[in-house]
Amino acid sequence: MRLDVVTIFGEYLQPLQLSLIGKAQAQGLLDVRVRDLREHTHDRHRTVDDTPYGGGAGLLMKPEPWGEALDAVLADPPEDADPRGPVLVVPSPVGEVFTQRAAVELAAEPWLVFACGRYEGIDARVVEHYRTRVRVREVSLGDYVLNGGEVAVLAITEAVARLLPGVIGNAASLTEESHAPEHDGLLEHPAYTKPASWRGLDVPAVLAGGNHAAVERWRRDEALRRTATRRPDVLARLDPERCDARDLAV
Ligand SMILES: COc1cccc(COC(=O)c2cn[nH]c2)c1
Repeated sequence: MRLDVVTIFGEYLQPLQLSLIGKAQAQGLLDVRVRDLREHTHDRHRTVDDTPYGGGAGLLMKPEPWGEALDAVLADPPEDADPRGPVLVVPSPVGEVFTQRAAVELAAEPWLVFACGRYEGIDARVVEHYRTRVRVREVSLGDYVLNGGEVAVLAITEAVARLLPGVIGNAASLTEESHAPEHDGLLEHPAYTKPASWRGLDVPAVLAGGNHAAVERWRRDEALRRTATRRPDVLARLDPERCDARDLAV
C-alpha cells in the first residue's frame, strides 16, 4: 500500500518509522511518503493560511498550496493504483466517525492520500474540487478537536496498516478483537493469563476447565454483557440473524 501524507508538520509522522509500521515499510508492505505543504508556497513567508471570509476567529488554510501539493501527489501514482485513483482521507471534526469497518475498507485500497488540516481547517473548495477527481472521505476520530490532522493520521494509519497481510505476525488475532466484523463488532471479553490467582483474584474456572464449547459460550456471554453495558449503540447494530436465543437472553 502507498500512503501519501501532506502536512506542514512532517516530524509528527516520524512515529510511522517505528515498530510494526516501520517494519512494514522495511518489508515493502507500505510505502509512506510525507510531503511538506510549504514546498507548494511561493511567497517569501511560505504562507499557507489566511483570515476567513465572513470574519470569525482563527485562520484557514489557503486552497492554492493544497491544489498544487495534491496535484503533485496525484501526478505520481503507484503502479497498482485503482483506476478511480486514491482515496483522499481528510481527518476533520466534521467527518464520518472512523470505525473498524472504515479501517477494513481503507485497508483494501492500494493508495491512500492524507490531507492534514491545521488552524481552523482547509478552505472548503479543496475538498469540493477533489471530490470531482477522486474519492474523498472526511474522517473524525471522535467528537473532539485536535490542533491538526497529523495525530489522526497516525491513528488511522495504524488501524489500517495492521490489517494488511504480513504486518501483524498472528493474523488470527485480528478476528478475535473488539469491533472485529467476525465477532459482530462486539467488545472483546475479559482476558486472563498466568498466574491462576493474583492478589486474591482468580481466573474464571471455566477458562481453565478445558471445555472449549463452555469457554466459547462464556466468552460470547461476556462480550455481549460488556457491549450491552458500555456500548448499547454497538449492541443495537447486532444482526439478529447471527444471534441465538441465549445471546439475546444475556
Ligand atoms: C480539516 O480541518 C480541520 C480543522 C480542525 C482540526 C483538524 C484536525 O482534525 C481534528 O481535529 C479531528 C479529527 N478527528 N477528530 C478531530 C482538521
